[in-house]
Amino acid sequence: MSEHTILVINAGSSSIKAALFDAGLDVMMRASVTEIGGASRLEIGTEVGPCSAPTHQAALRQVLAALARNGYPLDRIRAAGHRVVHGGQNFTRPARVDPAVLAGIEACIPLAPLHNPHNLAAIRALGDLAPDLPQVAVFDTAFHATVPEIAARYAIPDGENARGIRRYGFHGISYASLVERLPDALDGRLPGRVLALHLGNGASICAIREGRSVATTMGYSPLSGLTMGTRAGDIDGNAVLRLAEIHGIEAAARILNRESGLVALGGASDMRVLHSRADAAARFAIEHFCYWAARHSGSMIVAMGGLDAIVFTGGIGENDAEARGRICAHLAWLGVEIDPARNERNEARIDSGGLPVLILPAAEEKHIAQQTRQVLGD
Ligand SMILES: Nc1ncnc2c1ncn2[C@@H]1O[C@H](COP(=O)(O)OP(=O)(O)O)[C@@H](O)[C@H]1O
Ligand SMILES: CC(=O)OP(=O)(O)O
Ligand SMILES: [Mg+2]
Repeated sequence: MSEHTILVINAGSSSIKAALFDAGLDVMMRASVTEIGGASRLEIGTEVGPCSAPTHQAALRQVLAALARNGYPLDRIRAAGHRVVHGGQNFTRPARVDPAVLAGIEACIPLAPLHNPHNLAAIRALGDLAPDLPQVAVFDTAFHATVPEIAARYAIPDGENARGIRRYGFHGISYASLVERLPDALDGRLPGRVLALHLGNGASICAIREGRSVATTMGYSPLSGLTMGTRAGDIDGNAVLRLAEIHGIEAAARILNRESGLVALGGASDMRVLHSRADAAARFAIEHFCYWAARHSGSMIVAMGGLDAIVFTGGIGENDAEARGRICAHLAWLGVEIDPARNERNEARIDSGGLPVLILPAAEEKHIAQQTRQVLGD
């Protein structure tokens, strides 16, 4: 522990992951609570066990207490960096947290109801516990600032566009860090057109051309695009209006964000649970997920004008051989061919020698630590 230690908090929709980084940006310790609100588990270093985390607040308390117990109390930390999912139009770069930044993050809550409240709560909780701790917000939307207008604009009236009803895109921290690390995984070169699939509880795909985002499947909020753990993915606007008419806006939002996706189709939001069952509903949910991931891949490949490499990341992307296999099978006509044994072993390279298909573990925390240090001028 030194005066350079950076604490990173990554509050996802179903997990809180924390990591401490030293001056050289190497990880000193990790702690996480996963499956918040369900069969929650606390992991610190190499130890894992069940824990009580019915809410994100409880999960954060568990994480901070575990770090303190292991010799990493908050008062020895230089700064904290946070993943903030929605930065709207105001934040295309990381920002040092101050009251105006907090207000800007709060203003984006309606756009990312499963994420921004937790991101904000984590920043405020740390601020209360350690008022002098510098905090930096790193935005998941920022990487997509390079998306051209034709891909970002909905075909709606100018006034509504000016109100901010636009496609933003998410998982940008994960994609930015993937771009930085990809050359090392591929003999030093960055392929021109990369199809990057971040498949976690939230799932999206990004078309990355020459290292920049040119299109992505999520839009105004992290609801659109792929079938997800609890989110519907793409759904017709009139169907949304009808749901709001029948159930009211709040209930419609709950249905689309929390009660849809895998949990609606298969009865569980967690891919591991679905795999452990053999019933028709669980199988259909998995197939739906893979089919739509492949369908949206087609759209992303068009946005890049072709395909030079595929990269899987996120909890499902990194660990789920069956999902990767199914998605790649849908893309076989493009020349995508994977080696089943390598795929089964979750190897870094899973193609059979043709078009590169890789697995790169998501490294959102390290990227946030880097950005935090840069913003503070360390
Ligand atoms: N070994 C595994 N096989 C299949 N799915 C897995 C495995 N490990 C994790 N997952 C899935 O990854 C998803 C969570 O991904 P993660 O990226 O950690 O979530 P978050 O979006 O909260 O950051 C869950 O659906 C989980 O079941
Ligand atoms: C943006 C998003 O969906 O994040 P997560 O995958 O952490 O839920
Ligand atoms: Mg995540």
